[in-house]
Amino acid sequence: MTPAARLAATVALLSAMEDQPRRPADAVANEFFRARRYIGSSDRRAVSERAWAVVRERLRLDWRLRKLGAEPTARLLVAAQMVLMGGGSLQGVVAAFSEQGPYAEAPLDAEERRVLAALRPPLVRAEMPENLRLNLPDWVMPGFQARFGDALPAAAEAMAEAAPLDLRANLLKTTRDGALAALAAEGIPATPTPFSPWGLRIADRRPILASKAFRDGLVEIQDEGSQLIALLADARPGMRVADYCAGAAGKTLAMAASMNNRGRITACDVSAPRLTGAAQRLRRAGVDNAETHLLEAGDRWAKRRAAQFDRVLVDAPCTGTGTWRRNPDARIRTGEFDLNELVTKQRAILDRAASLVRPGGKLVYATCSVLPEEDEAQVQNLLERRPEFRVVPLQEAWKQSLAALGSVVDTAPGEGDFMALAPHSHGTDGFFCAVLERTEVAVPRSDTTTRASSDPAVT
Ligand SMILES: C[S@@+](CC[C@H](N)C(=O)[O-])C[C@H]1O[C@@H](n2cnc3c(N)ncnc32)[C@H](O)[C@@H]1O
Repeated sequence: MTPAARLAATVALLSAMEDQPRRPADAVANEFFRARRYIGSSDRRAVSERAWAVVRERLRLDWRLRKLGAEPTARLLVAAQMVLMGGGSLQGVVAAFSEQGPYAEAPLDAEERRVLAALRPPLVRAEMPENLRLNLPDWVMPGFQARFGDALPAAAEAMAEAAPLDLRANLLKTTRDGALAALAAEGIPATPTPFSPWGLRIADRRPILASKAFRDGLVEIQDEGSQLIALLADARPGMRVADYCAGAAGKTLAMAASMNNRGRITACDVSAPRLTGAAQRLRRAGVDNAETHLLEAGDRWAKRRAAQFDRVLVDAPCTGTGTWRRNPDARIRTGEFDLNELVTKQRAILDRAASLVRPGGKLVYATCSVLPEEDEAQVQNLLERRPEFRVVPLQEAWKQSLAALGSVVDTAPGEGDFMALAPHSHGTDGFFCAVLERTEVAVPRSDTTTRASSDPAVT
């Protein structure tokens, strides 16, 4: 590709992302490149790098451009990124846009040049609002302040860094040491993760999907924080387990391994495509104690299984504010409206899932959000509605889970009632996890059973 064509492709990719603000940017990028197979791998890398650099800094680039009275078009965003972050001079950027060719952007017009001429690095300015200095959308500020307090700047900085690649050794096929050795034999150095007894960390990006260890099902890609949630679910051999929001079965896989393939897991979700993907992953990993169930409006599945499960995991749909290292576009894709909608949905899902837990069983509630409204507040509200549940404090839940595994890792990732992970404090994505135990023998109340299609728990 000529430099002009690369620039044009970058603007086109960013426009595609901007035109589909509700879709994850990586899905848009994959589709973009699939439709342009003529773009070779090095051009693809260059185009992606610049587009993602804009996405990561979209909030602040936006502010800088609007301050100058400019609408942040894809062209201007790319050009501003080059001026403010790419080390490009104004003349160089103007020249890049002036190159001719069959696949070239139109030259910058007078207004665009005026705006770019007024931009001075660095990108971050003292007069920016605090949330932008921290590269955070304004609607998360109360929740982030409540969660992190004085550590907010460190937390925000760590959320902007690249995430490592975490793997989980599949104990149905190997041990953690066995997985380490298999990866090392392929020239992929990994180190054990500090908390998860199954975890391996790879510092730099490696083509893991193409490795033999991955293809043979010895390892799964899974952030250490996700592994810890599956660990706290404390699923043991012979148990009956529901993974109520199973998605692509990341945690089902981990629980199947801790159950040594004995007992039964039902992986539920409202998304048929996700459950199809889940079934494929379960086969590859050698899991044969799990089935999938598609939750549909009017479905009596949950009602028929009231109080039957030893473990119910709710890995709830959430704003994903803990995953911004991996999904930087989610900062701009998600808003306060989504938060309010999700809080309502989480509450309904929790009610439904709680009714499945047998007396003496555990309900494990998790999100990949760091916002207290989606986390502690949901648990407190559930406890008010369902007093038969009690919180199992983190240290206690941790010991119970590890004792069942016969594992020697004894440092729990935190104190207090709940597990609250974050990149700056634990090196994981941001996660929340609460373990609740159902204490009494009474049958669950009827208002938590399956309702008709207007029920937000199945929407
Ligand atoms: C955080 S993701 C789950 C990720 C998955 N547990 C994993 O580890 O790979 C949340 C999932 O909840 C599902 N979901 C959304 N609404 C739901 C509902 N009402 N009942 C059950 N699952 C729901 C979504 O389809 C999504 O797959």
